Amino acid sequence: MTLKILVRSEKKKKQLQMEKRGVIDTWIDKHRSIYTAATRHAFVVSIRDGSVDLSSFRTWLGQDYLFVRGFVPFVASVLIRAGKESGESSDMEVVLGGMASLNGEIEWFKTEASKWDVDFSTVVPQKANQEYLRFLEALMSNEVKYSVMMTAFWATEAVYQESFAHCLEDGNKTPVELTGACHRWGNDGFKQYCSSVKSIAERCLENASGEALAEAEDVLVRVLEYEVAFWEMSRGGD
Ligand SMILES: Cc1ncc(CN)c(N)n1
Repeated sequence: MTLKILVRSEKKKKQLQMEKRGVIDTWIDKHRSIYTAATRHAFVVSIRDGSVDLSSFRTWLGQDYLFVRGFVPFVASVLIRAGKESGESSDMEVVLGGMASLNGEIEWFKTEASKWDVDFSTVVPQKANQEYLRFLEALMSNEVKYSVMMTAFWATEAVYQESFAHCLEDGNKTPVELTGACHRWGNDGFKQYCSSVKSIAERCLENASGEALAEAEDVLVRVLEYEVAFWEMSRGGD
């Protein structure tokens, strides 16, 4: 192949990749500052640079355990909608995979609790946690469009994936006792799962009305705001 043809085919490849960018990436660009606030929060950065305050980690652990228990019904409702509305059996399989991993997640939290001496039976959900779960509960309504629900679901999972993957990237000083948490959400399998959820959301949004698009964008921003508030709890905010 001549150099000219090679350059042209590389250009074409790049063009195709750019064309594949969906509306979610456009929204992330538009709302970059809140996206960065959610995925590079000081708590996460402190895990990565090793300066994390372990009482903050304990607070996060207790609050996230309660969150995950509340998140299960939300994922279950996404699963029901995937079965009813998607018309694509793979949607259901992707969500079912996420649901199944939540089982392991709850067990992981329990093991961590005994490691960190956290008694979940005494942990009280803080305001940010309650508000986030109330928001997700509202999204379980049949009135909420499948595309909107799927966008929220993706954003919730993606924030954890991006945050914890950051703690494992080159140059990290993540304390070895916290790498389990980072691998849980920062591993390649979870990244792949998030990418599958994103593709589902993108496919739904391609055919969505203007109204649904506006709702999905709003829900995406709100999830990011709730995630920031959630991280803030670890620093003692309520
Ligand atoms: C607050 C929060 N957001 C997302 C995740 C990932 N399921 C989580 N465990 N907690």
